[in-house]
Amino acid sequence: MITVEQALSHVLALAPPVRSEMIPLDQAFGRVLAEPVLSRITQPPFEASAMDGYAIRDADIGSPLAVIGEAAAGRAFPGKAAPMTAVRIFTGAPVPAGYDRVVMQENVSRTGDTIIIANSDGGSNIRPAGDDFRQGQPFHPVRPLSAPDIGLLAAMNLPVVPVAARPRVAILAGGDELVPAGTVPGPGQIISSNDLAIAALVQEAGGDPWRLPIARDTLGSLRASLEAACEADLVVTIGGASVGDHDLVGQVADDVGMDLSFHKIAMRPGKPLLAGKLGHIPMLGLPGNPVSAIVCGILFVQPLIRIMQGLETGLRVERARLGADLAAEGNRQHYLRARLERRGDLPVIVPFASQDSARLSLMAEADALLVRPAHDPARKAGEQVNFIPLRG
Ligand SMILES: Nc1nc2c(c(=O)[nH]1)N[C@H]1C(S)=C(S)[C@@H](COP(=O)(O)OP(=O)(O)OC[C@H]3O[C@@H](n4cnc5c(N)ncnc54)[C@H](O)[C@@H]3O)O[C@H]1N2
Ligand code: MOO
Repeated sequence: MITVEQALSHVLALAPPVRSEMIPLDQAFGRVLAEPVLSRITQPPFEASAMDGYAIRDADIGSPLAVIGEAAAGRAFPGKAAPMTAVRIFTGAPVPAGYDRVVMQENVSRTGDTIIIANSDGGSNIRPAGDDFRQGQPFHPVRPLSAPDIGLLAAMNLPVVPVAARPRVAILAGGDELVPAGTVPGPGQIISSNDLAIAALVQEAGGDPWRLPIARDTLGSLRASLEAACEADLVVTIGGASVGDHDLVGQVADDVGMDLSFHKIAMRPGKPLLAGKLGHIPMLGLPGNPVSAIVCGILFVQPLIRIMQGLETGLRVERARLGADLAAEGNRQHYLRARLERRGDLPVIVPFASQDSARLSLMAEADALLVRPAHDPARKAGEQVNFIPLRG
């Protein structure tokens, strides 16, 4: 069995090059720029007033000044500065050439068309041209575009942007016992939950989930589904990854010519994970136990989807103090479902008493996955450990 770290680097190596597409900016929130974009304009495009007040020359401070005109946002003053004059000006207006500062109107007394400056402290109140960004300035954040990013791209006058295509992810749950949510399960049947949970993880990572009909535990059914799934950018199967007589995913993937990267990891839960390539399409075979499927979704499927968009993996490991004693670990890296309590210098992490990989209710309740390396010795409450946060 390979380690989790080795498995992750194999999985990430399956990523095809980022595919890009042009989309309107109003659809780009949460998408990832596929290449640097260059601002089409300079902002501010001119020296702009930061206040409502009067544009004046520094040399004239202390004297009464004649107000000779007005500059408003979108309406420049057509003339030029002259000694002993001022121009009435508003926030965002171009500052007429020759004036050195804008004095806030609160600091000026005006009688008719004459002003006297009561207080000229407080800076020039002029934003230099290009103070924010310049024409040709590159912008390439490696993150899903945020609201401020969208605003900046709009200000750069880029109404259409190149983004990484959302990876289309085929999700193929298989098992004779499975029926879709919303149906009444017959004897021996259970509701298929993994496909919906994995679809949500795919969405969260920026992918476009495509759930196929549930496959049956026969070579024919699985093969037909797998072949259909190859329309996608990434194929994720769920269940049938282990060694039982009805666990056929490995065999069918082999039959359709998968180039196997690995099958089985020293990891708990998630041991039977398999990965490879179907032609040029990456494929991950997740174990069927609901917690195992979700943990593998977080540790492998989401990072791969992010890499396929040019992002980092998004995996974050943080430190916490143990809230309970723990026995020594076995030969697999263990991801324990746990509750976090925020107190003191570090959060306190308390793993649930049951770590059964079928207990979806505990996975849903978990704030974190406590990460214990294979062969980790027994630990005492208060010792520091690593965890992966599951919220925010
Ligand atoms: N002899 C061995 N048996 C098992 C081993 C092993 O090493 N030797 N590994 C165990 C581990 S660890 C896991 S994890 C499971 C994984 O098995 P499969 O990937 O083959 O999954 P299935 O057998 O198809 O299903 C397991 C379990 O999960 C339920 N399931 C499956 N799909 C769904 C779904 N879409 N939604 C909800 N629940 C699902 C299924 O009904 C089973 O209860 O193997 C162990 N066995
Ligand atoms: O790895 Mo299984 O995923 O232990 O339940």
